[in-house]
Amino acid sequence: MMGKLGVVIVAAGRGSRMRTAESKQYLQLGQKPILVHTLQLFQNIHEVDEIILVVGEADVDRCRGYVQSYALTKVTSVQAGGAERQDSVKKGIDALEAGTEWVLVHDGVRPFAATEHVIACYRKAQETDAAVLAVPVKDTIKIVNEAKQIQSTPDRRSLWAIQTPQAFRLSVLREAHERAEAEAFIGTDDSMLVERLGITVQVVEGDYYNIKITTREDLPWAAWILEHVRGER
Ligand SMILES: Nc1ccn([C@@H]2O[C@H](COP(=O)(O)OP(=O)(O)OP(=O)(O)O)[C@@H](O)[C@H]2O)c(=O)n1
Ligand SMILES: C[C@](O)(CO)[C@H](O)COP(=O)(O)O
Repeated sequence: MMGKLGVVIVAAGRGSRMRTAESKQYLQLGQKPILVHTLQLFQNIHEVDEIILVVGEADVDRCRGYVQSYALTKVTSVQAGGAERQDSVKKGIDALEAGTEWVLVHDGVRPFAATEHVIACYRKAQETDAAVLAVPVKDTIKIVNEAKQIQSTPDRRSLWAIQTPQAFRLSVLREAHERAEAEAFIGTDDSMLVERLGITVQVVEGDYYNIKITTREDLPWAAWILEHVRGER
């Protein structure tokens, strides 16, 4: 029998770049908080067996309330997160049930991942142990020093903007986090930690609607995606 698929949704950040009193994952998008849209996306994916939700310590009760009121039956645990995103992911993977073989790590503030892309990422990880959703960058990207002088221009054909979900064999992700902790390495995504093990991470092409709601100008764009794109997925 195929091992179980767990999803870790990290939502323990403070959303400082959004500059709102309420952390961005709790802002209303249409009829529901952003985080609830994200949870419902994974709740509705047949392949998902279990969801671990990681939130700020002060928000655990509120989120347990969401689990009840939105009937998020796949959420088996609501955990308090850590200081860095990486710490929050670690707490999430530590809470996965025994028998879990695969894990998807996803940002609570990315409510628009397309189900077909989530599944494609999971299937690719089942072949390769590690896969992430991504899109080719559209801009020209420069390496710039602290004096704001351009140092070099990487070939755009090799540049991809990395998204979540990021899918891994759970044992690989656990080893990657243990190694990073032992070496006091902090990365901005989980793929970086797995790459440091010398394991090749496969990119799966997603789409540009899978935004990470980060700054204020993302909010009207998110409302537009909700109205015009989300329903078609
Ligand atoms: N200690 C942290 C930091 C971030 N996250 C989560 O990781 C995701 C991506 O992080 P980001 O967009 O940077 O969120 P924030 O850290 O909240 O934003 P900012 O950096 O602007 O403060 C978010 O769902 C966020 O809640 C987390 O679970 N634990
Ligand atoms: C994981 C991530 O969403 C991939 O793009 C991103 O690295 C998170 O970075 P943040 O600084 O926590 O927003």
